[in-house]
Amino acid sequence: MPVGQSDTSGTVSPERAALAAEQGRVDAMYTRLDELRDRTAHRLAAAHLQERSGFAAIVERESRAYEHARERARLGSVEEGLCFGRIDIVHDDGPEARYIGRIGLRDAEYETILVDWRAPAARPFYAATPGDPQGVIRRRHLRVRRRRVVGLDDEVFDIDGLGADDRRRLVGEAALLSSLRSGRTGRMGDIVATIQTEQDRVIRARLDGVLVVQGGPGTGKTVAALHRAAYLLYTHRHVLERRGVLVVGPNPAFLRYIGDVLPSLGETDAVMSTLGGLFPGVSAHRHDPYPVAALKGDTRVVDLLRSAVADRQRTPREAFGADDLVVEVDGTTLTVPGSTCAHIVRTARGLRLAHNVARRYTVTELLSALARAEAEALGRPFQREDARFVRERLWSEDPVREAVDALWPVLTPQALLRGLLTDRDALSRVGARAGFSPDEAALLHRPADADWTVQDVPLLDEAAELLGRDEGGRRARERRAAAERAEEERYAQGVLEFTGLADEGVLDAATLAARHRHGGADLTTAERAGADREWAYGHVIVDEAQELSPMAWRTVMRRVPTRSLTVVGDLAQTGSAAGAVSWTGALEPYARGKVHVERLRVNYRTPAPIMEVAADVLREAAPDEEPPESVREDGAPPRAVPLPADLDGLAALVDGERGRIGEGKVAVITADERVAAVRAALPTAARAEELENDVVVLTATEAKGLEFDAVVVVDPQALLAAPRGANDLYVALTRATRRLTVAHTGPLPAVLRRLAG
Ligand SMILES: Nc1ncnc2c1ncn2[C@@H]1O[C@H](COP(=O)(O)OP(=O)(O)OP(=O)(O)O)[C@@H](O)[C@H]1O
Repeated sequence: MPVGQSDTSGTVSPERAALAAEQGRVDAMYTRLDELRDRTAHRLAAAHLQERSGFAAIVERESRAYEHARERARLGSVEEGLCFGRIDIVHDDGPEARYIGRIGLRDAEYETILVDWRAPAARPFYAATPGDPQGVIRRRHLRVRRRRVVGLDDEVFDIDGLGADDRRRLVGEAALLSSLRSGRTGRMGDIVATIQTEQDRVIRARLDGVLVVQGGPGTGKTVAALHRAAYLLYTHRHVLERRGVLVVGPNPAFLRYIGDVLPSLGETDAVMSTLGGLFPGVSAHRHDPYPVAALKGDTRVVDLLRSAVADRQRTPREAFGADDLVVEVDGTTLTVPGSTCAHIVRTARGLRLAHNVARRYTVTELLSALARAEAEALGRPFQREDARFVRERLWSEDPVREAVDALWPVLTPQALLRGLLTDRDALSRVGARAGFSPDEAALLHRPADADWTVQDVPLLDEAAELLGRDEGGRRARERRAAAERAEEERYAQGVLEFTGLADEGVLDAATLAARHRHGGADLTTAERAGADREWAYGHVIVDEAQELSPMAWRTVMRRVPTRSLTVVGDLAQTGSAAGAVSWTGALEPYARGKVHVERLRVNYRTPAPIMEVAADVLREAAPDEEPPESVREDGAPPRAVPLPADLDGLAALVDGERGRIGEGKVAVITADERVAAVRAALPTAARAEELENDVVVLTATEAKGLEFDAVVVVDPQALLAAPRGANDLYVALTRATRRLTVAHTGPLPAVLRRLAG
């Protein structure tokens, strides 16, 4: 019944009475929100207007403005769904109605009128169950649209605990199901109002250690991981704001798909990256073919890279094919015996320093040897006290530099890897030393103009570790800069304490000092972290983590020395060549005894009839994994449709699906080698980059993590033919929230026989 109407008996219905009562409470919350917004806007304007000079005054103005701008953004992000829940709890001194929302609010008398969903006081809203009600007698979901309370959902744990009035006003339509039925938009939304108990356990798990969330498709792993990020940033803000949280996702389309969730929860401090984006200065999207990816993902490439670095540390014989090092300087020929050079290279290697760091030693020793050679050639005694001056003079000579560079060059990770992968001889020489067969070494060869691949990124990162940086002048500069920074931070801390902002924990001294250093520019933790390969994050979340190779894990782990991670994935969906087959196998080496696996078992996405089809495929893809249980029974029965090889009729089929789902989105998913043909048959369909489009064509890899109202899987046979093809088909089938069609050009694969007839 619409709000505001009476039933035929003329009395107000219990539902309407309950709605009206809740509307009063919600109105009060919005009124308070508006007051706070006005106050913050005024304070921000006032802070900007302050004319100040001097470091302390500018820092104070900056910190105030920063605090207000942040608060304004936070208050601005909570308009829709400010309050979404209520729990009634019995205390000795009577019942309490506790309202749960996106942020906490207090009224002018400082009484709590809304509890932040992440606060401990909100926990029973998510954790109470009939078996363990945690003092809750009723949980109520409020559906609020544009500040109007339009629906209520009640779950009662103790009917006797409710007063007679409340008992009459009970209403109930599952909040969860109604949220699941809404059409997809191409962007993931938050689920604060309907977090389920098993997800809540994941979200509020401890910060330390490696939490693995294993769960089938649609069990809310991604969405729970993002809510966990928001929870951790709220609960451990002082640690995480400074170090940042990194979220690693499988591809840019996926990152865009999930990109609204954290901002909608008022959090903007997380860094989002694909694996291909983790190495600053490189942005890799392309994947290597399966066998190449398998090789590059194997930790044997660490030896290959070590050996590639050693290959660039040469004797004159290796570098020039000559016995000795011979250099012409000002008409004089300087000769350093090959044995001396070999000794220098051997000793430099023995230092066990990174290549570019050890170069300092090599250069000094070679220059000393050349200085001695020069004295000898000119028939002069070698004066030790002049050595430094002579070395500097020789170092300014081009032939000397060229010769020394040929023996022990400065190397960037890019130069090392490009040099190796584009040189067949180097690959076979270096490969043999690292235990690669000639075929394996040859497989790694690629043209000079090829772009970096996603699989190259862990290799670049590894190379960066092996090469290190020439610290010489930089170290002195850095020491000076660090001393200046410490001084600025001490000053900023003083200002924070003086202004009382230190206790509020809104801004730390390092951030404040850094902002001042950068002329007050808005350099956030996320921006600083994203640009620094050696940044140590406070927490890292890895989604679709089953795809990461052992080499990729090394790259991720370097970014989180504290090993505080949330690892989210499904071993049954592993499609990549060197992806995980066991979580403990992949992670225990990095966090012995600290890996904890939680399982999510309920599928919120795929209706049961579609999941039954997928479960047949799962038995083939990963016989040890249990299919998740679908909460949704609704949706049209899945079907199989034969198509001719030229895909004639596909466009009409997709059009039909589009018509049937109304507002939602359609995905057409196929194998890598069929994607061009499918795109040709559907010229107006979009690609993975444009998920907001009504119809998108994707490969199974691109579809990972995404969901659509209707899915058309084209050519299941081609999907199955790929290595780990059953896993890919499982991924494709489980993307649908309402409708599934399998369009097959050959015979329907046996594993899909349930769809026949
Ligand atoms: N508690 C919940 N309330 C409302 N919607 C939910 C809830 N949990 C999950 N969902 C919805 O279910 C869908 C699937 O969630 P999500 O993408 O996080 O699953 P996943 O486990 O990461 O799946 P996959 O393994 O296929 O990537 C999303 O639309 C998500 O919003």
